[in-house]
Amino acid sequence: MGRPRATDTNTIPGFAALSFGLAISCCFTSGFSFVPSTSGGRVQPRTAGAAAGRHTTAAARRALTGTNMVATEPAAGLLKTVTVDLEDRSYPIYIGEGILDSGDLLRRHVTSKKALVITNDKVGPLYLDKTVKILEAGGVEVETVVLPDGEEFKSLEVLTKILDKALSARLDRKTTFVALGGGVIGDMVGFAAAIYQRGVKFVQVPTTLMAMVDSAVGGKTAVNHPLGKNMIGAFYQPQAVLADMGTLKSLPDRELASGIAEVVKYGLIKDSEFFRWQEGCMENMAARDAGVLAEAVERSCINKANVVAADEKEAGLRATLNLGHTFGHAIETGLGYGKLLHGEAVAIGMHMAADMSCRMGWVDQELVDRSVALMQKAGLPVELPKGGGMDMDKFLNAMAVDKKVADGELRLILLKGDLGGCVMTGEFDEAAMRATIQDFCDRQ
Ligand SMILES: NC(=O)c1ccc[n+]([C@@H]2O[C@H](COP(=O)([O-])OP(=O)(O)OC[C@H]3O[C@@H](n4cnc5c(N)ncnc54)[C@H](O)[C@@H]3O)[C@@H](O)[C@H]2O)c1
Ligand SMILES: O=C(O)C(=O)C[C@@H](O)[C@H](O)[C@H](O)COP(=O)(O)O
Ligand SMILES: [Zn+2]
Repeated sequence: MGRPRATDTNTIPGFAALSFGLAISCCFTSGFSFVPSTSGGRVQPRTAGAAAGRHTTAAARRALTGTNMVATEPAAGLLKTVTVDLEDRSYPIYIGEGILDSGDLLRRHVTSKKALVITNDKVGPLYLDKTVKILEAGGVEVETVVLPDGEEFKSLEVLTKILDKALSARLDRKTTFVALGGGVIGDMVGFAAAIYQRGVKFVQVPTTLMAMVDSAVGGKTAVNHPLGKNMIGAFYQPQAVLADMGTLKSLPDRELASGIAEVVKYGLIKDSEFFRWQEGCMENMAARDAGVLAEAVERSCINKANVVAADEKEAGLRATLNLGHTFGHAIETGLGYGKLLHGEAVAIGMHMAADMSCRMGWVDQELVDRSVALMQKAGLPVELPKGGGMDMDKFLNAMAVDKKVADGELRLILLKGDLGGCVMTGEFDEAAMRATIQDFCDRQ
């Protein structure tokens, strides 16, 4: 585990050749690293057209609009659009209050005669009727599936219910699947869309902060396996992401905080200015200040869209979005799915990654302390839960099947240098990793 390998350094494509001028550079001496970006490629589009104009290639615009024209018609309440630029698979992320209610955007991206809307038994009573009516008003014939709510139901077995419904309703390959819910629904529906009749279109309607800032964007779709998180899945991009900020009003505080963990992540891995901004307004974010939340969603989406556009299938750079996840996924698997929320496990995992980086002298203790303070302000845990029973073996067994393991070698995302700098590397001090795990286990 963690032994140095020469191939580590030369298997990463040249991310410096990014077409949209990201302030990212690569270092090929130890895995690879980011030089922190001061802006994170941030723009402040006010309409769909403005966003597409700033971010989108002609090919991407054709994919979005069917023409070379920029989509300029703003729907009611539309505030921001961020584009994920993937040539003919490009798509918009709409961020705004009430954009689901207005109906225009959903109908714009469900162009099929039939749609299958999939949600769960918590989100369904809140937003399913509205979603179905919007589609029906546009002449779409709608079928629905309501899955049980919870991370423990993010499984192949439960996903089969989506396929069963699609087949029994004789839905053909032109059908659009609509994922209405948080990351669990989004990941499952995306995977179902990827495999149903070898692929149907799908639209993400994220209703949690976690899904708006992270899971609905970028096309990672999956279900869990008892031996590991997200182990069965596919890269499969949606047609569009509709983040209606109004849906967050019904989201419990603990779930909001869970989403904030991934917001903090973007600051730590690549956007120091975003991190500092969060330090100044985290109380307001946690208190649901609408402006602060909308800006957090927009800046997170821009950060993620830029990474995904540069490395859609995680050849290298995209792995940095996994900061804290090797430890975090081990915690989720080790404790049992659903005991901790994903963002809570990631927060503890990011603390562990920062702690380990500091032990190796790669970052100062001050950066560890600032990260912990920021996550605590958001209401996130930064230590393993008392009595959870995590131990060294549980960590090492789960980490051994992490998706970043290459030819048997564990690679970790660790912080390095100034705020906003990180590396993916197998060249770490295994003793430091074990010391971090042991200390965290001892304190639980
Ligand atoms: N694909 C990716 O890139 C990616 C990124 C991050 C996380 N994930 C995955 O996403 C999942 C976590 O997502 P999540 O945090 O959204 O969890 P979740 O989907 O379980 O939603 C959290 C809880 O909030 C409820 N809920 C959803 N929207 C609500 C609303 N508007 N009002 C009230 N309740 C609402 C849900 O029913 C659930 O009980 C994990 O499985 C994680 O692995 C994937
Ligand atoms: O989009 C990505 O890439 C990420 O790593 C985002 C993570 O926040 C997310 O939890 C993702 O599902 C983890 O991916 P995995 O490949 O480690 O399962
Ligand atoms: Zn995550």
